[in-house]
Amino acid sequence: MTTTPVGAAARSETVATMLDVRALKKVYEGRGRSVEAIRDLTFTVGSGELVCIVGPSGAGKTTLLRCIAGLLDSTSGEVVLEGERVTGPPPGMAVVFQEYGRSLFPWMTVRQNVELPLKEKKVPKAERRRLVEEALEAVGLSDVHGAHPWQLSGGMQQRVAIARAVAYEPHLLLMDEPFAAVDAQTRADLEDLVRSLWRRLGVTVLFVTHDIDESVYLGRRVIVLSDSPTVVLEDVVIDLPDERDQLTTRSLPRFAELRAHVYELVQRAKGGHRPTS
Ligand SMILES: Nc1ncnc2c1ncn2[C@@H]1O[C@H](COP(=O)(O)OP(=O)(O)OP(=O)(O)O)[C@@H](O)[C@H]1O
Repeated sequence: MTTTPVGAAARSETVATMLDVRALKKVYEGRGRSVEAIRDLTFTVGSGELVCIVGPSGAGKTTLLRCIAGLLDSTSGEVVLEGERVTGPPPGMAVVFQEYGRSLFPWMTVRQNVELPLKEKKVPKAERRRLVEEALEAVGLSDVHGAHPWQLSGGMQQRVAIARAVAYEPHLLLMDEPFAAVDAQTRADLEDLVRSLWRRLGVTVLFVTHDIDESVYLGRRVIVLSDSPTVVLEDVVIDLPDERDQLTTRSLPRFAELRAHVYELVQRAKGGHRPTS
């Protein structure tokens, strides 16, 4: 068993930075009332990393992802993706939301749903065909390409949403609690799907979840957010082997240590604690 202490992440200088969030602050203003959702968030995600974000409900996770996705303006600070400041939805990014039911078009087939962003990106037809086929195969849905989303289970619909994101060949894949609405068994399968796609495609993934076990199982790092107004409470290195499976990994003593550590941090965050440094 490893004796590495559970602790804050040391930044690796050898990995190129994909995403740089600098002193991000977001205050919602409206009707004589202002809500400081995010106070000061600074972190980076290296190219090819899989980083999870956890924090108490209302910690500003969705607000953060919306700022990163260029869907929401920050109050101050900045988001830099591959060296370019984000001022609107950037071309190299795809997002998978929790509400797969609302993110897929019910009148389109699975294939048409996956193909749509590629058409908008003006990818030539033959290339589109190849990308759609590869993506559907990667998520195990080649045989249902002609079906409509409403003919599929929730887990299958979320696979379609993942295929659509993957076909787009994003450099950064943002996932906002993507498995919150599926059953536990499907969730485990989808977690393994994300890990296998990440390892195979080398895409950078930023994954927001409520689920502490899920964050430790998936991530190489887990960034724990404080209660709102939000700061980074701790950036935890998940030093588990890259080969992971639901049974073996989750029974490792190190997994239990890391889970306990992240759990304790989230509990502290709920109590309104701020980082000590
Ligand atoms: N459009 C908005 N206008 C005003 N306040 C908002 C708006 N959206 C979010 N907030 C507030 O900002 C804070 C952070 O919300 P956000 O949805 O980003 O948190 P979250 O961590 O994603 O929550 P959850 O885990 O419950 O989904 C909350 O206090 C919320 O009430």
